[in-house]
Amino acid sequence: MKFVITELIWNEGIEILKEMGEVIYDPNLWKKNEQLPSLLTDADALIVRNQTRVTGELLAQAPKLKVVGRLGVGLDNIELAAAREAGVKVVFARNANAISVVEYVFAAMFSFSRPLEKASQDVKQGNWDRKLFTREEIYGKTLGLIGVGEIGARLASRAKAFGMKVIGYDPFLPPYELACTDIGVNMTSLEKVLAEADYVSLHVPLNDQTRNLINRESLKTMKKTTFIINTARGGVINESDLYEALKSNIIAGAALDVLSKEPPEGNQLLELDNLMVTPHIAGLTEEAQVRTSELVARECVKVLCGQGSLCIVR
Ligand SMILES: NC(=O)c1ccc[n+]([C@@H]2O[C@H](COP(=O)([O-])OP(=O)(O)OC[C@H]3O[C@@H](n4cnc5c(N)ncnc54)[C@H](O)[C@@H]3O)[C@@H](O)[C@H]2O)c1
Ligand SMILES: O=C(O)CC[C@@H](O)C(=O)O
Repeated sequence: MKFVITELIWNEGIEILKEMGEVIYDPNLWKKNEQLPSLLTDADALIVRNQTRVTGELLAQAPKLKVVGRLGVGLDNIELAAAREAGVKVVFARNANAISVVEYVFAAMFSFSRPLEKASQDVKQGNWDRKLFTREEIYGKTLGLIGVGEIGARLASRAKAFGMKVIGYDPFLPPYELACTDIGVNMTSLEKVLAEADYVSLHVPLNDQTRNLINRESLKTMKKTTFIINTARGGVINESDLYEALKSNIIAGAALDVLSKEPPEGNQLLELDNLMVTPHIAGLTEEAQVRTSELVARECVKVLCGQGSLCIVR
């Protein structure tokens, strides 16, 4: 078996693959458009993160390919219809980084509500301003979830433990899959989530329905005190509309782990004081990456061995 890996993977995953065959691994291969096709001519599996564009054109250059492994959850960089047409299965790291994303969302909420780093810097600069850093508890506040899947559900149960009220919008949730009321999420409309939440957190895939879901009109319906947190995909928020809303204090602040263009180029949002931004790290913890690398390696092998996998994209 030949495995081609174009982006960062942890050793635990590589070890599994090496036992099964040849492993070609270069974390920067996704940038090397001239090299990739020739490596794929006799590859059985292609393993990627979120930067390799897995297009129909690329798949056409990989006649032996049977499986694409996605070291993560978001599938917006993979042309699923083209993979289906080419008979190539796609497996992903179902739920492997969800807890890390949840903890990131708490870090973001606490950065707004208890800004330890800013306060610490202020003291180190010789100040002792206790009033300046008086904020609000998250206890009793409303967390609004847009998308209540693997991440949203885990975030909800932990937010309840902090005494938050949790409301959610997810029109595609199969009722047998997750009883949201059991985990304390009051499911409601998108309009209500936006109007009532003190913290809005996005957990939807990027697709034609969710692109620009948060835009000038929806931002206007939010409270002036609301913070929005985006760990989903940059395209879910219209960035120029968010820029205007933050600049004119239509909402209080935003934390973005994802941007429409990564790394950013000339993105005005980065100039704003009420914006926190991180380089797509919500799912990047040691634990999540070991789980992800092992899971995707194992599931690719299962597909190549003709066994079933619960991580195949349907
Ligand atoms: N920043 C990171 O490091 C990071 C890590 C993991 C996942 N993600 C992103 O988070 C997304 C969600 O991950 P997940 O594991 O919770 O996925 P998931 O598939 O378990 O959950 C997504 C939920 O969104 C719902 N949904 C789909 N379209 C919707 C719409 N138009 N409106 C409202 N809800 C809608 C689905 O019904 C589903 O319940 C991923 O697609 C990925 O893009 C980012
Ligand atoms: O591939 C990555 O590193 C990003 C991970 C994350 O956005 C995901 O969709 O799982």
